[in-house]
Amino acid sequence: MMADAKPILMLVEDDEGLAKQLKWALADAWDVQVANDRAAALAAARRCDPQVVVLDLGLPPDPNGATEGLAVLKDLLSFKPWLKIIVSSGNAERVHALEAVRNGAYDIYPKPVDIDTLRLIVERAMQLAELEAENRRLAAARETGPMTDVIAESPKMLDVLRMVERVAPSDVNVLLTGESGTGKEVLARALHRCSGRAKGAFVAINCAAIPENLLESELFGHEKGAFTGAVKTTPGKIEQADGGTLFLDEIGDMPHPLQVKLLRFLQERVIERVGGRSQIAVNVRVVAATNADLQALIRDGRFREDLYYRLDEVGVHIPPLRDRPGDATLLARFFLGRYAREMKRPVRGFTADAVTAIAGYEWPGNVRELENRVKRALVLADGPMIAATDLRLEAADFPTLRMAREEAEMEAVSKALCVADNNVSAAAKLLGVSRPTLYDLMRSLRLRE
Ligand SMILES: Nc1ncnc2c1ncn2[C@@H]1O[C@H](COP(=O)(O)OP(=O)(O)OP(=O)(O)O)[C@@H](O)[C@H]1O
Repeated sequence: MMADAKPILMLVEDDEGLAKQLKWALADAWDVQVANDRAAALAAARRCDPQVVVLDLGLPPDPNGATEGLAVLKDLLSFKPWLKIIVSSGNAERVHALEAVRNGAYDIYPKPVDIDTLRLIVERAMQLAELEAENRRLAAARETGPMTDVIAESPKMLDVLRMVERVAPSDVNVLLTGESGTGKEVLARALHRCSGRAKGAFVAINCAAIPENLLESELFGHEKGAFTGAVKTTPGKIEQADGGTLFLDEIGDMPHPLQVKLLRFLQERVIERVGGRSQIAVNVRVVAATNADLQALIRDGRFREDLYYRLDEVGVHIPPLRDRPGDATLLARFFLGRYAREMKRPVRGFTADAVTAIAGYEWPGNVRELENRVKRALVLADGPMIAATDLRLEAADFPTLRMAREEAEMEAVSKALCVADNNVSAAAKLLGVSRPTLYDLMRSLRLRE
């Protein structure tokens, strides 16, 4: 589809007058294609590839029943299972509409037609169709493409991947933020592979790991004799990344004088090696990452605001693993597969308690912690399955339902007692329980002896 082409809406409607009226009313938003019967509907679906179909269930030769409409539904879904089909039916045919939903229709809209309602339903279906199509493209690309080794299924992380794919082709500098171990470097590498610089080098440097006095020459290189020990001219990381991507990890730890030098490079795109006199033009795309609060560092005068804006042309925040439902178990299975193979361990999977523990644990060390725990568990496990204890994730490490309930009860009881000025009868009334029940509860919550 061309970027500015309208999404395609197909109407399957045998009442030509109604079809014309609908087409006229909806054509401002969508490219509306009309089919009057089953054969025309199938032909049009193959020809114009609609995202959404509005299907009248009462089609000839069964205009008063739904057999033909249901057959069209089945045919369409058999070759386009993700198609969003909205079935229209009068009140009398409600059972048919429900049958259609059971058979995969996306929604129902009641006849007689109300254009505004129909428009809303179609709009929502279009949005969903577009989102699903993007996810499919992403998933397909990820199976073989540059995102293959980025494992994720949570909506938040899929948003992040979409964002990375979107910004990759341009040359803007990207700032990746997120807690330690969330996958910032993994994403920086994926961004590089998705970009036009994929054939160039990806050069990473951890600004926190290199002593301050060496960092300048690591980044900018040095000329022979520039300082004691500089026995030969050595290009720095920036030069090594020429034509590719420079990944500056832990950018918040970059010393102030180097921030000035880096900013100058970002503005002028030339470097001078330490001890050198000539200016060398370098073409790199910079991706920086930090788990620090750069805004706070700026307020404290420890990070330059102008440098921040240069690096943060596009900011991408990577959520912590605890906020990515589904990702922890998916990643755990991925690591298990990878390391069981590598370490030649005959371990097949996780026990049910391990899966529950993985999903419920907070993962303060994020993906790195998960990876390490799985690796260690593979060494420790003596059967074919990894249990919660092998992962060192015993019950105490994650909230059980009982703990969650106790916490909620504690909050409600404390609040009620506070509002009731510690009068137990009044608090019990507020909570909708009897006085003795509240006393028991307070005893079990250790709020009284
Ligand atoms: N989505 C992911 N899919 C597969 N592996 C991942 C993913 N995210 C992280 N990892 C793995 O977890 C580990 C930590 O990831 P990474 O080094 O990218 O985190 P980081 O955010 O850069 O950490 P730090 O801030 O400490 O530098 C790496 O071994 C990486 O391969």
